[in-house]
Amino acid sequence: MTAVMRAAGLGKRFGRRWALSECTVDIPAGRVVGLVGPNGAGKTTLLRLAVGQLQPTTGGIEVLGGRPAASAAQLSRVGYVAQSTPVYSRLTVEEHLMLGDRLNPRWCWKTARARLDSAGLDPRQRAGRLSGGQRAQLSLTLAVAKRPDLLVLDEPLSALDPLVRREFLQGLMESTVDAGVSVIVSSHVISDLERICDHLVILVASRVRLAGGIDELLASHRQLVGPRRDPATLPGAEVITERHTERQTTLLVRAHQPVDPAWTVSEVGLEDLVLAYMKADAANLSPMEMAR
Ligand SMILES: Nc1ncnc2c1ncn2[C@@H]1O[C@H](COP(=O)(O)OP(=O)(O)OP(=O)(O)O)[C@@H](O)[C@H]1O
Repeated sequence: MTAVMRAAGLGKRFGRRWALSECTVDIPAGRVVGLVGPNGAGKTTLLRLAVGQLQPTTGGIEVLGGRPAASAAQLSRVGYVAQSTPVYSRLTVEEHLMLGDRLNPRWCWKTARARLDSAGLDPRQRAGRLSGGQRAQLSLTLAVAKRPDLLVLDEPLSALDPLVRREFLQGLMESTVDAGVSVIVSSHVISDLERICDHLVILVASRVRLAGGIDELLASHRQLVGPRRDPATLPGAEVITERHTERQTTLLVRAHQPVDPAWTVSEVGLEDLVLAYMKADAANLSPMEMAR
């Protein structure tokens, strides 16, 4: 497997708090990867380590086969849109594009112009006067027009209106399919990720809780409903969440072998899967761990 990102024992500590711990994950190239997890789980920290804005406290991370931001060539291969979508407020939209052209050897004016047009951005407008959504559009345009091999997007969609969001996701899918760009995108909106991602990483409380191809993950998880019983006796399956009424037990499990047909078995959707892992960890962590 060619990995676009490879982290081994990666950790980042700010003061006494670990924002990311023991993160070991391989992300295959050519995929659109959704990064999900609760607020404060460490998603932004992982992405900032991947683009070289932060240095690891422990372990290591490789992106596109090299150390993040180790050279100009490496920088030019990674497009990054930070959560805050920073822009230079005194420069115009056009001046941002000119800067993009100067700084990026593979800059594509055609892509930049097409995105500006579809976003309805006036090239003469100062960036400081743009709305939050327009600023996000400008940041995304700059990241896409540099034609990176890897696009890293930290919650890029939250400021966009629903129509623009759909168009952006569509464009993102087309550019990944056409140009073979790998994408890592963090978001809280699972339905958006469901539309474009084929790979998922769930981070909870600074650790990778689950990672893999979405089809494969959905195929291995099931909801089981049956008469109330002790889930500890369930062979060949890892119980992720359990719910009991007086008479009935409902489990979400990761099954490693066919499940006992005595259970009523149903498939799970991506949202159920993500929520189950987030809920399971919230329930299992002690208050000390949660505060860590
Ligand atoms: N520069 C920093 N200094 C100190 N603590 C930080 C810093 N950056 C992040 N943290 C802490 O690290 C933890 C992880 O933060 P991070 O921003 O990576 O989470 P996140 O998963 O992206 O959250 P959200 O979904 O809310 O954006 C949090 O507890 C946060 O307070």
